[in-house]
Amino acid sequence: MAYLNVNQVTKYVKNKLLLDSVSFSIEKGTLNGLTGPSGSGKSTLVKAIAGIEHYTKGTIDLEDTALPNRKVLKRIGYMPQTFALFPDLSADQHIKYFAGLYKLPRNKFLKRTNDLFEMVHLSDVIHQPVYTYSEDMKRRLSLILALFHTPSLAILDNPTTGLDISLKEIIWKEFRKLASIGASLIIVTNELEEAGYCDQLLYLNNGKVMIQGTESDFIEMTGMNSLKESLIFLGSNEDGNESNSEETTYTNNT
Ligand SMILES: Nc1ncnc2c1ncn2[C@@H]1O[C@H](COP(=O)(O)OP(=O)(O)OP(=O)(O)O)[C@@H](O)[C@H]1O
Repeated sequence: MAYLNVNQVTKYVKNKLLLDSVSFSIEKGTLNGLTGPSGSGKSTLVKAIAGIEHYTKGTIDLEDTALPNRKVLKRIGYMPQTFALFPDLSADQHIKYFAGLYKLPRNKFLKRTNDLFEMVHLSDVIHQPVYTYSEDMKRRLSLILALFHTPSLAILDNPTTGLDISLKEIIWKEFRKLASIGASLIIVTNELEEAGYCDQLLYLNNGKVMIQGTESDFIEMTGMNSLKESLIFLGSNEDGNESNSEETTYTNNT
């Protein structure tokens, strides 16, 4: 049995269909990219998995536990696309707050938290209130809040958007390290290079999974020569029609 099973998840808001019978599964110890055009439902889907948003139909199971479930909360790390931070609290106070929420002993995570702050170059400001942070620093703190307790399922919505390339590389090494000790990660990304770092990718369009698979599955299904070409093709060819260039969503940092 897969570690996470998403089965026929459907979400309506009023009469609008945001998620259309989404089904997929992910294995332990894997990096899973979630990609697709802007507005395709990526954030809605990860919010449903993280238990932040209600869904209309379907089931989500983490091993044998149906989500959402408060008992497994501490095993999940979630980084929202829009930061949920307290402006008057420092980074350090955020960690204390979240450790309390998960009922985890703060001291157990002291070394790991310090290492993570060091990794994202926040060590010097951990006692400063968040209202003094730049957007970029808030993103880095938000990421650490999702990872400091070494979750077995990390759900990260655009974790590296806007960060510099060298920091992105360091962060992806950390993701790979987490996967190597058994964690499963779901990473929302619209960056071509990052999509290539994942073990499997899910391509969402109009709330529907268009393709789920490895790099070679994408190449085979689109008839392109590389994952990069496949994603550009899918992004510019929604519903089989040429779309205008404004709708091309991918960022190419290569
Ligand atoms: N609470 C809501 N009520 C109504 N519509 C919503 C709600 N939340 C999201 N939507 C709509 O659902 C669609 C999917 O939004 P979502 O944020 O999940 O897309 P996304 O793929 O994450 O986009 P992006 O890449 O731009 O972040 C969009 O059309 C959005 O406007």
